[in-house]
Amino acid sequence: MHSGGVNSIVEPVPFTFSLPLHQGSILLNLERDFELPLDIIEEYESGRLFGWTDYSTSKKPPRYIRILHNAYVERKVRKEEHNAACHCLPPANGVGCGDDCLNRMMFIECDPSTCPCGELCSNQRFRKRQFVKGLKVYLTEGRGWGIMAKEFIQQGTLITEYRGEIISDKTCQERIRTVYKHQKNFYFLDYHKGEVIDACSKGSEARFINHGCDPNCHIEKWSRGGEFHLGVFASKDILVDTELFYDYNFSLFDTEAIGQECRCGSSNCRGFLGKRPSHPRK
Ligand SMILES: C[S@@+](CC[C@H](N)C(=O)[O-])C[C@H]1O[C@@H](n2cnc3c(N)ncnc32)[C@H](O)[C@@H]1O
Repeated sequence: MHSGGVNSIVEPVPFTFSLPLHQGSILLNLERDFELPLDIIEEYESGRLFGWTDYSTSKKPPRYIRILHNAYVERKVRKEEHNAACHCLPPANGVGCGDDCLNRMMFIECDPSTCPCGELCSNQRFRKRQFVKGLKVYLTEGRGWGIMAKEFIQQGTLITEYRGEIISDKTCQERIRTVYKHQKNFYFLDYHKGEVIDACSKGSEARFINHGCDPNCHIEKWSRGGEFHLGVFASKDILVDTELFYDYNFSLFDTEAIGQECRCGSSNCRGFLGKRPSHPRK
């Protein structure tokens, strides 16, 4: 088991919002109330907003733009023409579309407009954003920032979605050669057929999950409405204050990150990240 060497005590901080003056006058003129952007509300309600500052070290995790949907940089979002409806029967009580749901078995999320179980369908986790709320970004020992469970997570649970910019392999390689030339950390995940999720500047908290050789999580690719959603799922029961890891070997886009020294700390550690490097790195 990996337990995160917790070195931070994070206290809730007083939380205030201030609005730029010109924004205030625009709202006054329109007679509209000020509303926080959705992503800030989600962060605030889940308590995660308070977890960003590590007062014991006065360091903050690297900044990035938190997005609620993948950003398709080089093409339009694909829309599915025909949504495959499953053959589940609406349950008399409880929820529908369990383990025997045809869609679920094929890693397809049911569509609310066609699913026979309607609102009782339990196979719409990405759409309904049924993610784990109790996650914290923390400074690990030797792996940079990582994610720790602040609540018990049962095996099979969808923890979070790996989001970012969807770009082609070619653009990714180009970014690696140019904008990310001096980067130490890589935030890429294979998306689908020649495309990559780049979470370097935009993404979700999943970007902070480190590689582990004996992981407690894995990535699953689910299809919904014409596009894919990459979810981080619990491969086993995960106790509170345990760091989350998945094995980059299966999902890391093939970059220079391969061959980075691994410091996951597990007894079966392979010693490097991703695939074995074909030539020794400097
Ligand atoms: C997707 S990022 C993970 C978050 C990152 N630790 C951070 O501070 O932002 C992947 C990078 O984290 C570091 N990393 C991830 N797993 C590691 C491990 N097991 N040992 C050492 N470094 C690791 C590597 O620099 C890798 O390129």
